[in-house]
Amino acid sequence: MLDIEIVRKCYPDRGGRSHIALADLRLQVQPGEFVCVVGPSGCGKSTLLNVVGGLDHDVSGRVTLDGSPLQDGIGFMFQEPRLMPWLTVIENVLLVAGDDPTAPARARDLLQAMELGDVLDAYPGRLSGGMQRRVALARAFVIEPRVLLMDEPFVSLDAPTADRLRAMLVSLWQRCNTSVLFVTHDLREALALGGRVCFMSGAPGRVMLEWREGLSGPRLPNDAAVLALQRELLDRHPALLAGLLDQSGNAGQGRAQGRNNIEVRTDA
Ligand SMILES: Nc1ncnc2c1ncn2[C@@H]1O[C@H](COP(=O)(O)OP(=O)(O)OP(=O)(O)O)[C@@H](O)[C@H]1O
Repeated sequence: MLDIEIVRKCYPDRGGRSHIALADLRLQVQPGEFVCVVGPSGCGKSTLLNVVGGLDHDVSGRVTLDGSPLQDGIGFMFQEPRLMPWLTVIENVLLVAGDDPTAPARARDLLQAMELGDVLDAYPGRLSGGMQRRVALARAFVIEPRVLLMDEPFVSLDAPTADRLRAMLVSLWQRCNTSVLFVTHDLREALALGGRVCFMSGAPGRVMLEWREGLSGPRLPNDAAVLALQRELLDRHPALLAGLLDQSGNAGQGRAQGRNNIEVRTDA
């Protein structure tokens, strides 16, 4: 089990005083569980992933996997695909695999599954945005991660491309039994993908609500069951709705972006 206990994570701010980004944050993720994290802009979601992934050690707290410090076996996918322009598609995927002799065959299989078999030797500059994200997805899975950290990986893609990538992610996740921590601003995406959705408070960020009554399996965000689930969540936690929408917002308006920037889409 992935066990995250962050007592405090501070950043120095410009005036020399420290800004408390995270405080008293506790979160556990079971093996193979898909957990989504939703929260206002600036509440510390990226900071949380950086701490969990070991990119930021300047923190009071601990992150363990099955009781030992989490050190390797961590896959990442960020908002930007972060591909090296001077490396080919397959070289980009293999970049994270070290000298594992089984990685090249796995990279090829993953890229075939991502429908990128024809562009293994192409450079990222030749690829569309959606193709670049598929390369990033293959790179995240090539090490067969025990923990996969995803920071709004499908943001700013058109809806069909994002849906296709979500379906590919779900299929890889089901094959690998990886524990996923997936940050998103989009409530419907969170409910569609996550077996559990954790809502973070404003700064300093902590988990203030866990919604465990997810669907029987992942769906696409436009699925009617997701819309019904969102309605149920907002009916049962009206205070959450008040936080999600701005003062003039209305859950019936189709698409609302609250003052804290969580996106609640209620259109079909
Ligand atoms: N390197 C840094 N130095 C100083 N402050 C930082 C640094 N990184 C983040 N912060 C601050 O910490 C807080 C949390 O930032 P973080 O990026 O983790 O939030 P977030 O929830 O991911 O935001 P968003 O949803 O807008 O991406 C913010 O107030 C941010 O300004």
